[in-house]
Amino acid sequence: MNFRYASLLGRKSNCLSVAAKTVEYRPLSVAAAPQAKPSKSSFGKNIVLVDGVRTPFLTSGTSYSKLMPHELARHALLSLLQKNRLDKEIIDYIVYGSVIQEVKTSNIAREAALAAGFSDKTPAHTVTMACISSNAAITTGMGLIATNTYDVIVAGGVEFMSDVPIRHSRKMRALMLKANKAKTLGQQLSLLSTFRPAFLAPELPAVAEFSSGETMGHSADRLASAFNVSRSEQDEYALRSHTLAKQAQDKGYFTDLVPFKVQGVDQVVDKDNGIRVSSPESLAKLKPAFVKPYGSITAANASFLTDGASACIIMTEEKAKELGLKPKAYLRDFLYVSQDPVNQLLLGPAYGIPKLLSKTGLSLKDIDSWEIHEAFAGQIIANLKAMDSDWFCKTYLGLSEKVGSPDLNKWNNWGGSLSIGHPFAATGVRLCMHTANRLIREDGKLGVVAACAAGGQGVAMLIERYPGATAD
Ligand SMILES: CC(=O)SCCNC(=O)CCNC(=O)[C@H](O)C(C)(C)COP(=O)(O)OP(=O)(O)OC[C@H]1O[C@@H](n2cnc3c(N)ncnc32)[C@H](O)[C@@H]1OP(=O)(O)O
Repeated sequence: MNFRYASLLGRKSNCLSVAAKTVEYRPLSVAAAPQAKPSKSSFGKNIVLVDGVRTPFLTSGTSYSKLMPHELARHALLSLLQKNRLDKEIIDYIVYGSVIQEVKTSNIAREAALAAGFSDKTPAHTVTMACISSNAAITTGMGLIATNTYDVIVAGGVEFMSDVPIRHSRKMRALMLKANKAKTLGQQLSLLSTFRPAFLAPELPAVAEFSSGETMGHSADRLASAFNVSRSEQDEYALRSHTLAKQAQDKGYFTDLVPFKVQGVDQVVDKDNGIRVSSPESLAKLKPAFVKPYGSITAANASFLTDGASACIIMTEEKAKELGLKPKAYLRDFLYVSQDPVNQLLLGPAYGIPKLLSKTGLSLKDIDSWEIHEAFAGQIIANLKAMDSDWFCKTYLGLSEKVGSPDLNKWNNWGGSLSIGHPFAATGVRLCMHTANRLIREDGKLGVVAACAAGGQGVAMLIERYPGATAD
């Protein structure tokens, strides 16, 4: 199948102009032998990604819905040890991400590690950085290794959208706290008289920006509109994502996925369940999900609410050799970016990728594998247009000219968050593992992971295939 990717055709946006370009897409093609410049570590020592795993990513409200988040995380952590036949005693430290926290397990890193049977002598802490939380877990681990604090780190993340905390209203909470302290019947009755039925309206959580109150979907719709990304371009990109994910799933490329026998569910969960290849006609019929009635973001060209967990193990190359382990990749470099969370909320890749390339002395053509988080199809296309715009790159990145457009034949070749799913804090490890495994299968050398996150933040990471690595 050939995809003719039209999003970079020379349409004039109201805020930027984009060069005319049509890119032929050859799914799952094997790249030519890598010619990229050799890379080196910025950390004074080589840090390797030995392996990583994830639970199948499931649409929220499906087979995981009766679990608690630490149980999902437990499965990822335990499977990581089992798959790699690792002795739990070798793990020095655990860093784990979570965005929407279960209040009972606020340090979910520790609770999941204890539940998974890690040594109780292994410290663990939880990080949160919205959709890049497990990237933050990995890079926190890299920092601990680089500073010689520890040698062996487990990093990962979990998100559980099937059961999010729904709170009483502030007024109801205040009343309940006061009632808890009331000592006499008189005090209790006096408090009761202040109760109003309106207090019972719950506070429902939203996938929204705290500082502006705007949902991610609404912001993505504005971003798509600012970059003149049409509805059909978004649907075409979404279809590409689902088609490629289905192909990769059918070919057994998702070797990071560890099947899960969920208690109370008859069948073993062994596949991501959000991958759905539709026709362009059925996609075109869907109504806008956020900006109604004229928005362009729908349920099919947005990432969906997902349950899932991931975990990976990183260490010094020296330690991996000592333990006789076969790493997948070197973790070469990373950086974070942040900008205005109102108008530039989801442009993390457009800011992070050029900065990473400049920091590492690489150019777009040196990269054999791009794994970029797909929050929304419109957001991805806006990021591509931004990087291919002289105006954007001069105005916002301070460059003398545009960065250009990455080779889309090397872009998210196994689908992405739109199709595989996006359990917020688990996605970063999935991106790193797909990069590492794609570099192996596609015979590449260097891969870039990039993602946007709530708060207007973003990450970019450089990964290099480890010599002799296998994609199992
Ligand atoms: C940096 C960041 O990553 S920010 C975080 C980004 N992610 C988000 O913010 C999450 C955004 N997503 C969401 O909030 C939700 O998934 C929504 C609001 C878009 C959609 O939620 P829902 O309405 O519950 O979706 P639902 O699964 O019911 O789908 C709605 C309709 O679209 C249809 N649909 C969904 N996906 C597809 C598809 N791939 N192909 C065809 N039809 C589809 C469904 O069948 C359904 O049709 P129906 O109404 O006829 O039954």
